This record gives sequence, C-alpha cells and structure tokens, in this order.
Amino acid sequence: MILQLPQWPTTTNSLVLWTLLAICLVLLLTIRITTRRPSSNPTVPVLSGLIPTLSITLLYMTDMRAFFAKAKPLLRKSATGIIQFQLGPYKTYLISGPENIATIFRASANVGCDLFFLTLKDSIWGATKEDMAKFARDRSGHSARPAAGCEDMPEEERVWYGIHTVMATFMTRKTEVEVLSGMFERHFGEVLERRFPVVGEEGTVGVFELLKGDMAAAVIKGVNGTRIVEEIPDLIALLWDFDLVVARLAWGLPRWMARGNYEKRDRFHGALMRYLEGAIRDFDWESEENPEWEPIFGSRFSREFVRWMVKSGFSLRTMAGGFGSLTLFAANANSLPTAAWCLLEILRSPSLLASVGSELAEANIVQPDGSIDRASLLSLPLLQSIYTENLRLHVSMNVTRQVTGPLEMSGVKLEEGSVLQACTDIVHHDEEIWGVEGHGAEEFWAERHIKKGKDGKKEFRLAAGVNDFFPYGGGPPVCPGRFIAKQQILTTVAMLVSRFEITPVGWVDLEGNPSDRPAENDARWCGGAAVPPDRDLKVKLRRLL
Ligand code: HEM
Repeated sequence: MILQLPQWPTTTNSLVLWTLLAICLVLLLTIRITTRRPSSNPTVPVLSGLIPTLSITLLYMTDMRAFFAKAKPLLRKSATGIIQFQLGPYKTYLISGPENIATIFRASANVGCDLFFLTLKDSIWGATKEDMAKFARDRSGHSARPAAGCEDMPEEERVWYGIHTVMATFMTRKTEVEVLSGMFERHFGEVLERRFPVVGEEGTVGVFELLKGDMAAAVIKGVNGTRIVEEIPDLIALLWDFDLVVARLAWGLPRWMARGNYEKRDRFHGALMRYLEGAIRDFDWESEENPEWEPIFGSRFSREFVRWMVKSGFSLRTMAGGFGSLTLFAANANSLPTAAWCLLEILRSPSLLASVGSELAEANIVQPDGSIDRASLLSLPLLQSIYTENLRLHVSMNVTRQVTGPLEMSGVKLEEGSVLQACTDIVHHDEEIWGVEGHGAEEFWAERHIKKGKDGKKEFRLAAGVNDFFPYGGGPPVCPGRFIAKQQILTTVAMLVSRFEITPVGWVDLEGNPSDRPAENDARWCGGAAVPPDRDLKVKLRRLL
C-alpha cells in the first residue's frame, strides 16, 4: 500500500478522511491506472507516483518530509534546476538554483503571489464570501502603481495594495521596528521579573515551554496591547492550538473532512471577534493622536491594520481572521521556535554557552540600567551566525508563486497559470552549497557564517549566495516582520544568557517526560515555515542580575 499514513494527530475526522482517501486509492489501483502523465515540457523531469496526480498530491499533503526526500534527487539531477509535479489541479514547478530563485523574487508582472495569499484568506482567515470576492476582484497588484489594465481602479478597492501598505509602513520602518522591539524587551523583562523576583532566585523550566508562555505574552503585549490578554485569559493556549492546524487548514480541505482543524480555528477567531467588537467600539478613532503604543490595540501596526479593515468595509469575521493571522499568529509562530532552537543549540554545548556569554559581555550588551543595547546586539558575529544557522536548519517553507504571464527560466518556457515553488528544505540543506569539510550541511555549526576580517577580527558573513538562503521568502511579498523577528530572537537569547546562570537538566518530550534523545524538527510543521523542536530542554535558571 503506497498510502503514507499521516503524522498528524489522529482524530475521528482525520480517520474518516484517510479511510476515504484509502478507498479511492484502492479503487484506482484495482483498475490499474499505470500510465504516467507525459510531460508537456520534455526538458523538465516529472515527479510522479504510481497513480498520476493522486500519489504525489497525497504525499505532499500527508508527509511533506517524504515528499522532499523523493523530490530532492530528481531536482538535483535536473539540468535546468526545475522539476514538475501535479499538486491537485495545479501543474507545479519545483525550482532550485540561484538564477531560478532570483527570477521568482524579482518584481515582475509575470510572477504573482495572489493565488497563494487568496487561498490563505479563505482557509486560514475564514474570510466571508463577500470579502473573498473583494480580494479576488482586485487584480491591480501590491505596488503603488496599479497593474496594467487596472489604472482606473478606485484606491479603496485596491485591497492587496492596502494591506501591503499597512505592513510595509508599520512593520518595516526603522522607528516602528524600534518601538516594537523596545516594547518586547520591556514586557519580556517584566514577565521574567515576575517569575524570578529576586536576584539568586532559582527555578526549573523547559526552554521552549518558557518561550511559548512568557515570550509569547511579551510579543502579544507589545504588538497587540495589554487589554487583549486581560479579556481573553486563554489567548495563548488558543493561539498554539490554532498554530497546530494552520498548515493543514492551508490545504483547504472541506469542513466535513477536517472538522477538528476548523473547530480550533473557529475557537481562536470567535474569541478575537468578541474582543475586536468591544475594542473597535471603545477606541477613539477620531483622536488626533496616534500613539506609538496604547493598551487597546498595542502597536501602530496592529491598530492601523484594524483601522484599514474597518475603513475598507470588511466584516467582523474576516477582520478577526486577518487580525489573528497577520498580527498574533505571524508575530509568534515563527520567531518563537527559532528563538527556542537558538537557545537549545547554545545550551547543549557548554563551550558555545561560554563563547556567547563572552561575546555579550565584551560588547557590553547589557547596559548599566539593565536594558539591552540592541543596535550592538544585532551586529555580534557569533550570535548572528547562530541565528542564521538556525533559520537555515529549521525554517521549512515552500515559497509559492504563480506564473501569471510569459515566463522563461533556464531556457524552459513555463506554463501560464502553473504554480512555482522554492523549498527551503531542499536548498538550505544542499551539501554542495553549505557543506564544508568537517561540517556537513545537515549539521548545526555555530561558526558557519563567520569569517576573519582584514584586521583578524571575526565578521558575520552568510556562507552562501544571497539566493541560496530565503527563510523570509523574497521579492515584493517578502516577510515584513523579518526585522522585528531578528530583534525579538536575539533579545530573548541575550536576556536569558546574560541575566541567568543556566544549567541544563535533561531532554524531555513535549509532555515533560524524560527523553533519551535531543530535539529534532517536529515533522508535523514541515513545509509550514519555522519548525518547532519535538523535544524540550529542562534547565535550572538562577537569576544573576
Ligand atoms: C523567524 C521568524 C519568521 C519567519 C521565518 C517568517 C517567514 C515568513 C515567510 C516565508 C513569509 C512569506 C514570504 C513570501 O512569500 O515571500 C512571511 C510572511 C509574513 N510574515 Fe513572517 N516570518 C517570521 C517572523 C514574522 C514576524 C515576527 C512577523 C510580525 C511581527 C511576521 C509577519 C508576517 C506577515 C504579516 C506576512 C505576510 C503574510 C500575508 O500577507 O498573508 N513574520 N513570513
């Protein structure tokens, strides 16, 4: 039986789904469909299974790791760095190689991302039909200049551009990044202070468990304000429940096939709808002041996003979906696991912990008043190398675009309407790109991205070309939160390493039972951006400062 059983949590609904899929497979096998769909483009190798279309689509949806293992050797052998497969109704090109990747990241009318983002608005936001129609109608693009043919479209109907403008303005500008990072540092400091009120205080915690609670609380207070955590006391639990099903929701299976996933999404959105209703009513939208932060919506980014949605006439349901995905989920779901991996790698090696401690101390990262000198922190070579290495090894993202006009790549004419994917899981683990003697590509090597400068000093330098590394995607839809993410992750590491004496106690599974092995990537998140660890490290913390 070629059906790969899913590694997802088993629920009655998923059992029903798999039983149905298994029946379909058996039927198809019985009538012996063995023909392979011929490639319409002979220079592009075809990734195919026993049953054309169905095998690969199923593998992709149920076991992303096995899909990568099958695709990788074929892609490596492909002279053009392109292979193709059928993903449900879409012909999909899997691409590699810096030139090909640069092509999809270049701003071009012939490469679009709306198909991918539109799917997410339906399945993950749970947008209403009317609001989905607004997004589907707008073909004017994300740039200030409307795409050809849409020049006369009224600005308020340009919803993609509207959303892009809010994110680009309030997430990537230096002042906003500074405010968000400063708020994060303040709130994370406060939660640590509450947990360890006096110098010398000790406690045993799981590193990832601590971040999922305390780091998430600090991120949310900084980005979304303090009132939301008071009004929704189980917000963090609802968020992590939602996080567990996001990648599966993205496939858009109907509710009857994945009821449990939709229930988790709806519980999260239901709480946000109730919150937003009151928050929108109570906030003084007429005020001339636009503070950097206030308790109802937190940062300008979160407030301006809600203001834009209200002004554009979106329903409360769509608003809750967008608010949940683009602010709460986006701000936590990737930077938290990455911060956890940075800490796990540092703490499992006493010599690396000592080196990081010295790097922080020598650069006086902790100021006399206890605050962090974030500008200097961001330029520390060893910490940057550790951060980069963890993004390389633990971000598993299939960056997705669509061919929207005539497009040629490595001499191959790509079919219009087809999907393009660049997988970090394949490119970031490529031995030829990243491997060096003694340090294979699969290994975490803290110093992989460090070179000696002319003065003999250590400098951070990415160990490959810029298009070989794309944890934050690329091109116009590149992650707008990348600057904030880096600050949050490095600040978390710096605060814990400099304020505490940390002694590892042992590895535990996610229920807290002792484990005989260290953490690995949790396969359930494979293909869905930052992959969390499947084990945690229990540590003893003793407050030093
Ligand atoms: C390690 C941390 C992070 C990683 C690896 C990551 C990765 C990504 C990737 C790969 C994309 C898609 C880009 C593309 O298609 O080219 C994305 C989009 C996005 N990210 Fe991040 N991200 C991280 C942190 C953050 C943070 C901290 C925020 C917010 C504070 C954020 C907000 C967003 C938003 C709003 C989008 C656009 C989603 C949409 O339009 O539907 N990200 N991110």
